[in-house]
Amino acid sequence: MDTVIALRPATGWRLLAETAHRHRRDLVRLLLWSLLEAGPTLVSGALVAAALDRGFLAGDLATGLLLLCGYAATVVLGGLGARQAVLPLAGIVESLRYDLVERTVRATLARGVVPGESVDGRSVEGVTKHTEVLRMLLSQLLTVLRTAVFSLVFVIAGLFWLAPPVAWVSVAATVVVIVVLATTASGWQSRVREALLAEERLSGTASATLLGLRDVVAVGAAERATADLTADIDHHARAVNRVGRVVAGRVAVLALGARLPLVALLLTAPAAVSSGVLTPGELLGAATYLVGSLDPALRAIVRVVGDIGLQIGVLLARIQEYARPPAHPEPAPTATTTGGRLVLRDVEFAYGASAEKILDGVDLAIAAGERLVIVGPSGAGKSTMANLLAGLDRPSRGTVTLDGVPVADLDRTWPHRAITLLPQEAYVFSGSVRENLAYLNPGVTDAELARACAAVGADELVEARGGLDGRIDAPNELSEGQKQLVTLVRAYVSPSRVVVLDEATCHLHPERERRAEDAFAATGRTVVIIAHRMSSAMRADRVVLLHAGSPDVGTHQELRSTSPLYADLVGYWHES
Ligand SMILES: Nc1ncnc2c1ncn2[C@@H]1O[C@H](COP(=O)(O)OP(=O)(O)OP(=O)(O)O)[C@@H](O)[C@H]1O
Repeated sequence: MDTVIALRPATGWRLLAETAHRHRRDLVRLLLWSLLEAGPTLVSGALVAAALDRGFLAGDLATGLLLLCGYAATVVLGGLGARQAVLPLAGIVESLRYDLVERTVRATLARGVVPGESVDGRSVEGVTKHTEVLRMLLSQLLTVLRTAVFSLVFVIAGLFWLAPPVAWVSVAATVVVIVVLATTASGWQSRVREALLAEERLSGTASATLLGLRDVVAVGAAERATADLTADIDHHARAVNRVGRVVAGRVAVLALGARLPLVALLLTAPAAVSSGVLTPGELLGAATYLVGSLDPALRAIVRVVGDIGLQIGVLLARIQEYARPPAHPEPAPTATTTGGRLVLRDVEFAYGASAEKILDGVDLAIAAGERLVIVGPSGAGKSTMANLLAGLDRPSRGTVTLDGVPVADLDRTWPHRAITLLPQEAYVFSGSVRENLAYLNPGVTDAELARACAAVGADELVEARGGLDGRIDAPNELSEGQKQLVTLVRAYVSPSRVVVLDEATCHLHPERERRAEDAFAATGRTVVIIAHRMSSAMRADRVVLLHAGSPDVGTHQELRSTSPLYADLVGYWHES
């Protein structure tokens, strides 16, 4: 994945716009309460000016105090507005978080079933991390921006009413600040993007190093691992420094722009007051607007739009990439068959056009009802073959068919699913025992489930969990072997005529493994087993020994006498 190209903030904002559209009412409520919240800004300078000119300087203390009390009352109302704005704000932000995580999980799952799409756990892990940061930033954006924008508009309106020349200077300074910061935004944005990518790279290297620490120590690769980490730390530090330099420049422009109107007001104050252009009250009122509202509002807008807004854009684009649907979504396959004869004809497979071939010209016919075991050295292509047999990957040349139908065209939905692949990593979800066991055949009866559990050897486990109605609320409390038993029952009661077990019993005791394999074979289905132990091969009708891209096929005894590699594998297994 080319992450740099994938980071397009403009497209990321579309996600936000869609959520905002669905929460139009919350947005309107938020705006109305924000209006009340920013109300004190509109009247602050005018009431201070009136209190001074018509009250304290005119010798009317009561009027002066009354006007100041009026101002205090608007501040209380503003507080009420701020309080009421929290609920619609939380609704929008929480809903966005839910949307983003849901989209990513769905898209990751959708990509996972399309041959040729690459999916890794980083999608969901990444989106969870980014979404949390995004939620925080978005709350800040909406909290600060709405009051800051209203404050800015109200301050300028108040200044035009009280002291038009000061208002014009303020408008000019605001425009200059906004233009300068907007024109430097794209540079700032790419620096933030680089820093984010550098952080991801560093965290990837750090976790890979920590996870493989035993191996690093064992093979004496500490120097190499340290060098890799140091390079990524330096890269990250440089990226963060570049962000810091741009931030410093932007802060300087902001400080100058926000203070310019006040400096102009103070410099011209003696002349303006003595010539009668401004009364003392108007001078103090204008200063109140500038110091109390214009400066903070401009700072807030720049911080929120310039910094938080751009960070949000980058994060949204990043999340959008994770939530990317498959590039070429496949129409759901619909072909069906009830037989079990699998045929590989001249099958070639490589992970990528220029990658080494994993399988090269493989011909193999697996009879319906046969128990076939695939063995071979690590990396020989056993799991690749399992994926091809189950239609999860497609051969780059040749065909894989079930009863003459290409396996990738077979309907994968219940009750038509013809092939079930069980990988080594068993997936058990939170729910009842029954829901877990019946996942591939929701119509299965309790009696059929009980028979399946007894056949596969999962009856003790089900009993220990409180029977079929028992709960599995924390799947990770189950041992790996228990999880495998759950998925074995699931496959056993599925309607599939072909079951591919890709080391799906590796965590079971050898005796339990035998029981499970025998149970599947006794159903008359075609059973393909990627063997974890050579004992599986000894029970098979035929064995496929995969090595160097091509298979040797025969019974256990035949391969033992004809293939030195197979004899070696059996020998090692007996010794271990
Ligand atoms: N998604 C992938 N992208 C690129 N290469 C891959 C991918 N999956 C597997 N490979 C490579 O293809 C080769 C065959 O892998 P495969 O998992 O099929 O072997 P295996 O015989 O099942 O190995 P093991 O017994 O160790 O599980 C290996 O060299 C592996 O690194």
